[in-house]
Amino acid sequence: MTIDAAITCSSPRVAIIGAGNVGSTLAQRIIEKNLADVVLLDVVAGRPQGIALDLLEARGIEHHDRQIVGTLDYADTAHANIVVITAGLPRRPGISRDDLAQTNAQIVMEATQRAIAYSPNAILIVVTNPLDVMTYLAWQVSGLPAHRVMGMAGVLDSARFQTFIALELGLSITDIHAMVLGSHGDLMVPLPRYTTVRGIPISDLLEPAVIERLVERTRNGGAEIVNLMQTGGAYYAPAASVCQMIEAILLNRPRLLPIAAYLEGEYGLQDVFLGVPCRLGCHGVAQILELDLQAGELAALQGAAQAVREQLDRVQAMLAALASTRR
Ligand SMILES: NC(=O)C1=CN([C@@H]2O[C@H](COP(=O)(O)OP(=O)(O)OC[C@H]3O[C@@H](n4cnc5c(N)ncnc54)[C@H](O)[C@@H]3O)[C@@H](O)[C@H]2O)C=CC1
Ligand SMILES: O=C([O-])CC(=O)C(=O)O
Repeated sequence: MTIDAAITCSSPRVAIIGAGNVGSTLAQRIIEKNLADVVLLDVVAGRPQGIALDLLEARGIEHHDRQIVGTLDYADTAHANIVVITAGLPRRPGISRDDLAQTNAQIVMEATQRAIAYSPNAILIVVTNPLDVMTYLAWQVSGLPAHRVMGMAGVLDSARFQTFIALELGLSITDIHAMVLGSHGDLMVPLPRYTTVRGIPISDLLEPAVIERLVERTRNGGAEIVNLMQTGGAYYAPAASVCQMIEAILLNRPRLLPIAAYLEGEYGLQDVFLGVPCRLGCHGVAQILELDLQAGELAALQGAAQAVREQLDRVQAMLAALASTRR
């Protein structure tokens, strides 16, 4: 029996908008794990094409079967199952994530609109900072249902917390599970009560002052790397974090992960994207889990939501002012 070679089999497809450090590292992880074909898009001519060719040539060593294309043209991203937005400025020492809002809002909104126009059935994952505000704006312009739009931050922040705990205890990371909620910034909400070592709460193993030190290091995890690198931020752990979310979606491997998701009354919060524990599977965010938070934890989550909402209002006012001067 012969099969007509003209009949093509299609693989899942991930479009990554922004072929910078996070975008290109994510592309490498996705194809080398054989998860999906990747289209990498950027505005800098030659960059996405060069990275794609370089990654393609590594197939001779890595022996995966995934395709990767670099492009400047959104039409090439069509029919993606997942669109990841990493386009935008990273911060440098002395700059907060919030300082990036004005510039990145315009980049993220345009990139989302153009990518989703070619992939209206995609799940959208936002990475660009300030994360919670950018995810809201991307959701608004995408026109997608909220369960198909999410921001990556909690997976990264939890991974950092786990790393610092493992280092402190001299244990393998395999045994450590952490939960970090809230916004991706100074108001993130690490939850030591839900952080365990093989089911043992860390409060049984570490002094409160040590836990507080590790919580603080987690809160400043991004800035610690920005200050070391000087010219940009972290990208290996961020790319690994997005890849974990992509695996849950594409392999339909439902995971319980902290994700910036759209809240409609959960935790007493409305109309905001914020890091909360979610069931993530092939259709996107299938469920938001409402943990039985203590008063202080809930107040911290609500404070984070308030700050995100205020920043969103400021960015939207700025966008409206810009639009009126252009008229
Ligand atoms: N949510 C999170 O946990 C994390 C968020 N980030 C954020 O992700 C973003 C990207 O970070 P990096 O990759 O390190 O920065 P980078 O500077 O290496 O890459 C950004 C890329 O976006 C491209 N770009 C700019 N405008 C564009 C547009 N209109 N359309 C398409 N591409 C465009 C640039 O040419 C550049 O290649 C930053 O905002 C950073 O703060 C980074 C790490 C973790
Ligand atoms: O700190 C930054 O600017 C990048 C980021 O969000 C992180 O690494 O957590």
